[in-house]
Amino acid sequence: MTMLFADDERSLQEIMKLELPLMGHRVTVCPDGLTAAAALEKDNFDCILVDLDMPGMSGIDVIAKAKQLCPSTEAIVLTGKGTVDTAIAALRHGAFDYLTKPCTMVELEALLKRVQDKRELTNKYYALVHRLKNIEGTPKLIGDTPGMKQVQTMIAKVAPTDSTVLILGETGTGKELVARAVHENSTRAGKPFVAVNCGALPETLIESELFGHAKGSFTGADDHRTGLFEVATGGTIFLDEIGELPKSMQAKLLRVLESREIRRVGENKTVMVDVRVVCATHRNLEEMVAEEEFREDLMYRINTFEIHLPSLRERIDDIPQLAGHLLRRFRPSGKAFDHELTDGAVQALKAHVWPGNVRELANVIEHATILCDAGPIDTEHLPQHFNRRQLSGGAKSQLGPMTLRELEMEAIHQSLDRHAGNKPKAAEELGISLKTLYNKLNQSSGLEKSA
Ligand SMILES: Nc1ncnc2c1ncn2[C@@H]1O[C@H](COP(=O)(O)OP(=O)(O)OP(=O)(O)O)[C@@H](O)[C@H]1O
Repeated sequence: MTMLFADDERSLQEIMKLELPLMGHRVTVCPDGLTAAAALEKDNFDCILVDLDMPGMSGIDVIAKAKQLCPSTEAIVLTGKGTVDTAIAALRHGAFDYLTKPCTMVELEALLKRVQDKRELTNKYYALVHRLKNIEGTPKLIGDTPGMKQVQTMIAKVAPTDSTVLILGETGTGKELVARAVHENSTRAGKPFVAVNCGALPETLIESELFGHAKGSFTGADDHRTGLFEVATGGTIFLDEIGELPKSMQAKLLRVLESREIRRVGENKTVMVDVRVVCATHRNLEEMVAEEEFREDLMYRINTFEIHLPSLRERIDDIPQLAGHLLRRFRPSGKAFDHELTDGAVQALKAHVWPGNVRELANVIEHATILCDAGPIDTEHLPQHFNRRQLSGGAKSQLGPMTLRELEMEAIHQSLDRHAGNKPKAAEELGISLKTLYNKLNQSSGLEKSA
């Protein structure tokens, strides 16, 4: 790290000049606070190590100056035995930690290693946020139709409160995006947003994923694990596909929502958590309650404020704007087209039923951006099955013979249309498992992408 050391003790100055480079750091040594402040004006430092009691300018003032000039600079305070209270005050001013003099080089090295680990984690975090932004685009909720305007109004009203929110809508309508918007517009915005897909976690692991576990609490629990509720402390946890939560976990979740306390698997004590809960499902929870698949008390606990997301076919007038937004996501550095889509392409997109909603539109636009070198996107750039489905009923005979695979995909898409994109229902109707349905859909999008 690039370090600044400030202390008026000459012997310490000499030691640090020698020892810090031996630990792999570059160091600027200053004899007092004012010299340190001048050095801070000139250069950026990863970490500063300052004595509290220096002539001219105190260590606390040096830390304040460093934080003001470069908030990511970490500070460590060196203090005599009698001034621990002042060291604690320095922690309140944003210092990372303090060392009591005399300290050993081993102690100092261990502390600097912790600072370095924190910096590396912070860098990794920013790199991931950057990568996620590139993949997902700026999380902006596009749509001007009345249905989407109402969604925006609901978000604006509920976000600043701490209420639990239930987001309802078909698959791919943007439920996670709405959950993020609720978080971003709340006072918790600077804190973590943790999304959990309750349907994707194996039943045996859900509890430890959500609440954490103690080392050795079950076979395979080789280490202590912090649960996602704790990871989200101060922020928001988004429980996606809440309808898929097994009944045993529904009871435990209800207890957490009511008491705001969690108990890690294998531990007896409880831990308070300050987390806002946002849930989402594409399923009808009332029907699930009637069929005893979902606890009624949990439903009433989470549905205090519901946001219903319209399907894409209920807001087809948003399609051109959404398509333009998605086009820029897939071509961030490409030249903007004058007309992003031809009238024919817009018509074809508007005529489609969109069982997979905006996610399906995103796939279609990604496909089109691969085929279309220069704008605008026309019908010929849309996926084959998509074009074929525009020709309904009797027109199919004009297509000529279809392969078995194409016939199969046609049956799948028709079933998805009939069930408004509900994949479990389509799989049941087609007599295949949900996993097989996903495999066939993935194979088909893979084939289209390579076509
Ligand atoms: N209104 C919107 N504006 C911009 N992009 C959107 C909008 N709605 C959805 N998307 C995009 O569509 C994709 C699917 O959205 P998201 O994952 O939020 O849907 P979902 O309803 O949570 O899906 P699932 O039920 O399958 O979990 C994402 O890439 C998202 O960015």
